[in-house]
Formats: sequence, C-alpha cells, structure tokens
Amino acid sequence: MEERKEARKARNEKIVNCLYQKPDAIFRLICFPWAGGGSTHFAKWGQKFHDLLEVHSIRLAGRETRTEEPFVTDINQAVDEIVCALLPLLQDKLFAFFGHSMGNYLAFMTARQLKEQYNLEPVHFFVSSATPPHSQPQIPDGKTLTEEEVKWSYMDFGGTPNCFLINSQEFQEYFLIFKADVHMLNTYNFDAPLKAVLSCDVTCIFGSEDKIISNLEGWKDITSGSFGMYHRQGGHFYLMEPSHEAFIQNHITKCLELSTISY
Ligand SMILES: CCCCCCCCCC(=O)SCCNC(=O)CCNC(=O)[C@H](O)C(C)(C)COP(=O)(O)OP(=O)(O)OC[C@H]1O[C@@H](n2cnc3c(N)ncnc32)[C@H](O)[C@@H]1OP(=O)(O)O
Repeated sequence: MEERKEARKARNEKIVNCLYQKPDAIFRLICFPWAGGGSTHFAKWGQKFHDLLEVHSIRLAGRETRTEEPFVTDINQAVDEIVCALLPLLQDKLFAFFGHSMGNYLAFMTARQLKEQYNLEPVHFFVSSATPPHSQPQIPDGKTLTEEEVKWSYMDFGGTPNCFLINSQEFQEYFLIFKADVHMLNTYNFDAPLKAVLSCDVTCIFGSEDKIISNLEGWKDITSGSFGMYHRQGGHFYLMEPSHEAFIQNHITKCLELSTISY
C-alpha cells in the first residue's frame, strides 16, 4: 500500500514540477508551458514569489525527466493525466492557473474537467499570449512540419535564443518536441462554448506587437467571472523581458491576495 502511494507520488512529480516547495503556502499556481517548451522555465518562478505561493509547472511526456515516455498524441489524454496528477494538490489549498500560448488550451481543458468531474475550480485563470479557444485559426498539421518551417516560426515567435537555432543537432530534439505538441494541438476541438464553463476571474496578458494572436476579448466568453486585459510592449514572448515577467508575477500576487477577501 505504502509502496503504491510512493509510486503514485513519484509519477505525479514527473508530470507536475515543483522546484521550490513552500509548506506554508496558501495558494498554488499551476503553470502550463507553450508548445515545444519544458517545465523548467515556469518552475523557476517559484523562487520569485513570496512564501504564500507555491509554483508548479506541467511537464508533458517526451521531455526532461519524461524523455523515455512517448509523446501524447491526443490532447484529452494529456488532460486526463494532468488532472490525475494535480488532484492531490488541489484539495487543500486555493489554486490558480497560468498558461502561455498553447499552455492555455491545456489549462482551459484541465479547468473544465476539474470543474465538471470534481467541482474544483481555480480562483483565477491567467491567460498569456493566446487566441481564445473558439477563435483559433487553422493550426498546421504537426506531423508534416519541417525543421526549416519550425526554425522560421521560432525566429518569428522570438522566444528562442539564436544559439539553439544554429546548432542543428540540438535543435533536432526541440523540433521533435514542438512537432509532437502541435500534433497534440491538432486534436483540440476549438468549438465555441455554448455557455460560460468557468466562474473564476480571467486575466489576459499579451505583447502589444504579437502578430500571432487575435480576438483576445473572446476569453471572457469562457467565464461568468470578471475579465481583465493587460498588455506589455513586445511580441509573442513579451514575458521573456524581466520587467514584464515581474509585472506578471506582481499582478498574480495582487489578484490572489484580493481573492482571499472573497473566499
Ligand atoms: C509553424 C507552426 C506553427 C504552429 C503554431 C501552433 C500554436 C503554437 C502555440 C505556441 O505555443 S507558440 C510557442 C512555440 N514555441 C517556441 O517558440 C519555443 C520557444 N523557445 C523555447 O522553448 C526554448 O528556447 C527552447 C527551444 C530552447 C526549449 O526550452 P526548454 O526550456 O524547454 O529547454 P531546456 O530545458 O533544454 O532548456 C535549455 C536551457 O536554455 C534556457 N533557455 C531556453 N530558452 C531561453 C530563452 N528564451 N531565454 C533565456 N534562456 C533560455 C533554459 O532556461 C535552459 O537553461 P538551463 O539549462 O540553465 O536551465
């Protein structure tokens, strides 16, 4: 029994990366990374928040400590796995979601499933750099993407240092991860929600020069809670600029502190 519990815990820790544990935290922030990304970038945010907020970052199969596992081919499968790994973390503390780009679709589906099946809901959903689920234009077929296409897209997106793009051998690995993530995204159903499926507050943050995203106001359709929008100067990866990252982190802290007043 104890062994099974330990095995489950180890498995969950592969899916949900927490680099800085905060036993006294009253909130958990669950971060959902962009396509082609690992969990480390957001897991490191844990160091930047005060002790009342513990940061966790989702790690999809096929990367980092999950390199041995095959990529997920269906987004529903990824969500089932994430929900299962998150459940033990979400029962005892308030939690919020933060997604960047593709991560928002996983975050949204995870929030929907948690609400429908477990009556659990984040206190706040922070959306960064993403078109609303029901406005998403056609996404190319992940399976047929070429390395050159992905390199050009990465240059456009602006979140990848040149050194990674120049080294072909190293890039091959990142290319395969991105291709798999886009293929997983191809299985996402971008239908308009018939009604607000969530009731938490939603904040949308984006770069003012981001050419990839559109119709951000559409995010308010997913919730009956309040909705706010903020922009910072920059493109799709505006959040790589330290002052913008600090803005996001301060905003998250402020919103979560305020949310305790209403709970
Ligand atoms: C054509 C098809 C279009 C289809 C669109 C579909 C919709 C997609 C919606 C999206 O999500 S768009 C986002 C697409 N993804 C990207 O643009 C990739 C952005 N770049 C990265 O994720 C990274 O630069 C990289 C490719 C290297 C992968 O980063 P990881 O963090 O997952 O890799 P890794 O764990 O191996 O980290 C490598 C090291 O580089 C560091 N690093 C990576 N990116 C960095 C960066 N930008 N600035 C500074 N450091 C960076 C990272 O912190 C780490 O340092 P440490 O080893 O010291 O921990």
